[in-house]
Amino acid sequence: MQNNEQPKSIIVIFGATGDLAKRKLYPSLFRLFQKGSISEQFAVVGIGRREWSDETLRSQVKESIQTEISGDHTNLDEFCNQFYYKPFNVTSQHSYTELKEMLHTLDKRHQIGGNRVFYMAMAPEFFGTIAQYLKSEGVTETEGWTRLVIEKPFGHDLASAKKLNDEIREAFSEDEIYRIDHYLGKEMVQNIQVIRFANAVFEPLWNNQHIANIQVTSSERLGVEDRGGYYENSGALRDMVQNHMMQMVTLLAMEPPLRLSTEEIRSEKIKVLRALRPIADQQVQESFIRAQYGQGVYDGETVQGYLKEKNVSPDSQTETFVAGKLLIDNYRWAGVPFYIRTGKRMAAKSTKIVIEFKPQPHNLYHDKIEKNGSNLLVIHIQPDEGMTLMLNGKKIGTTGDTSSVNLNYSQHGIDGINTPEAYERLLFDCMIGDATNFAHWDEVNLSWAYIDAISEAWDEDQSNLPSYPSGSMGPREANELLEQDEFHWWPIEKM
Ligand SMILES: NC(=O)C1=CN([C@@H]2O[C@H](COP(=O)(O)OP(=O)(O)OC[C@H]3O[C@@H](n4cnc5c(N)ncnc54)[C@H](OP(=O)(O)O)[C@@H]3O)[C@@H](O)[C@H]2O)C=CC1
Ligand SMILES: O=C1O[C@H](COP(=O)(O)O)[C@@H](O)[C@H](O)[C@H]1O
Repeated sequence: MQNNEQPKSIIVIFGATGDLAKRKLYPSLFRLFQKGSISEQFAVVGIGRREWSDETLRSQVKESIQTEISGDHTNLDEFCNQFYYKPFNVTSQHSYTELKEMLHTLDKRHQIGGNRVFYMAMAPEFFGTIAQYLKSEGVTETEGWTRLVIEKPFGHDLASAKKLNDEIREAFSEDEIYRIDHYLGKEMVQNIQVIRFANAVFEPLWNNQHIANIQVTSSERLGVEDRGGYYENSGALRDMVQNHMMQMVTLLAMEPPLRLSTEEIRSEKIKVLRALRPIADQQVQESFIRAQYGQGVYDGETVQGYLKEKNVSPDSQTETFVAGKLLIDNYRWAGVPFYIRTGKRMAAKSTKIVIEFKPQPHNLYHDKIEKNGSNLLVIHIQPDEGMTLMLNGKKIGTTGDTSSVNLNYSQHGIDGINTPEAYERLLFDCMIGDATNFAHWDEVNLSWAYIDAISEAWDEDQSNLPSYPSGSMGPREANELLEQDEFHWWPIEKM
């Protein structure tokens, strides 16, 4: 399907009464509807155990849109009237027969042509069961296409991810499965490929001859909030590194694909993951740092440490911060460290990528250049979107000194409009059958294999986690990780 066609589909949301549906899915669907990106021939069927009616769901959807989207709410009632609710426990097999009938009726009423998206916005332990009943009870038998959207986390480790994958593959083929990584829906994450492959100035420099190191930081100000139960089992390594951070690294490191097709792009990303240097047990401590936030001060207010959070064990060893050094053993990247860093309760909410270029072999201005005068390309993923190229120029005046010159591009400044939300873009991609910005099983598999080596080494290590004050950029050990290579983290909160 071309991007200018309006896809039509029934979207079945398992977990329609939950937080994700309310905060992300309903507002995203409404934006697509308002822009005319999706056809008016659509229906949403919400599923949860709560005894809601169609009317209750509709009023909840309306409320969530009024809360999440400011401005124009034209056609909101018309949109909400295409929502239906079916209460049932997803483990109850017979309910799927009723669901099948319901979808059949709605399909006819809205003339949808049998297309169906099944969106799993629920805890992952249900994904396999739902997929199997959808198949065994014939809900997937339609004259149109069927697609399964799976939320994270996709497993807890490689073994559980494989088990889950086997279960869903019994009911859906790989090309019907859309594994969400919402970072792949972010405007500037998608821009990485364009920056690299559509600019003559960057690609020739994009290798170990010219790049000293790459730093990817995704920091949050928020703590664990009310997700302590989930987070205790996950930690920052599984929550952020296994998926979002690894995806950004693969996009930065991949070879140019033969063409911009889903298969070619995924194939190049997979090669990066295959080239990651495995970390032996004893090297984990040298290459990966974990830590937990302690008490700290934000804007004059004291916030509590992780151990005092709701649903967190008082002697928890769960990491809320990870910094790591990844090496990619291929011709392009041999010797170039990719440093990653992510954590909760840090100084700023910011996702940035810094590409630090090597100094010239002989710099005529070496004694005039400002301290830290390295050439940097900064890709601002969020909250600001854009890029900055940091160069050196002549300081105005007669001294002949140099000063740092920043060439800035801000997406918001140029377009004057908000870029689409990640979920909005990903829902649309799924409806047009474009799986490029979803994770293929091979990516998930390789990424877990890499992460498992780290988590296993950590499980065996009985020493106490370092702590970092809330509101800081992490523990001292994360700085030492770079200092041992004679680098330092660029201060992203000021860029
Ligand atoms: N919230 C977020 O920001 C994000 C969430 N995710 C992922 O999305 C998924 C959903 O998260 P979230 O919305 O926060 O979770 P919530 O706990 O808010 O919602 C869970 C949903 O599952 C339903 N549910 C639970 N058990 C059953 C059952 N046996 N039968 C039918 N329905 C059931 C609940 O409905 P009811 O109570 O009515 O039964 C509810 O709608 C998870 O996989 C999470 O990891 C991923 C990224 C961000
Ligand atoms: O997937 C997740 O991402 C969010 C951070 O997402 P962002 O788009 O706000 O950067 C993180 O808070 C959450 O713990 C994790 O599950």
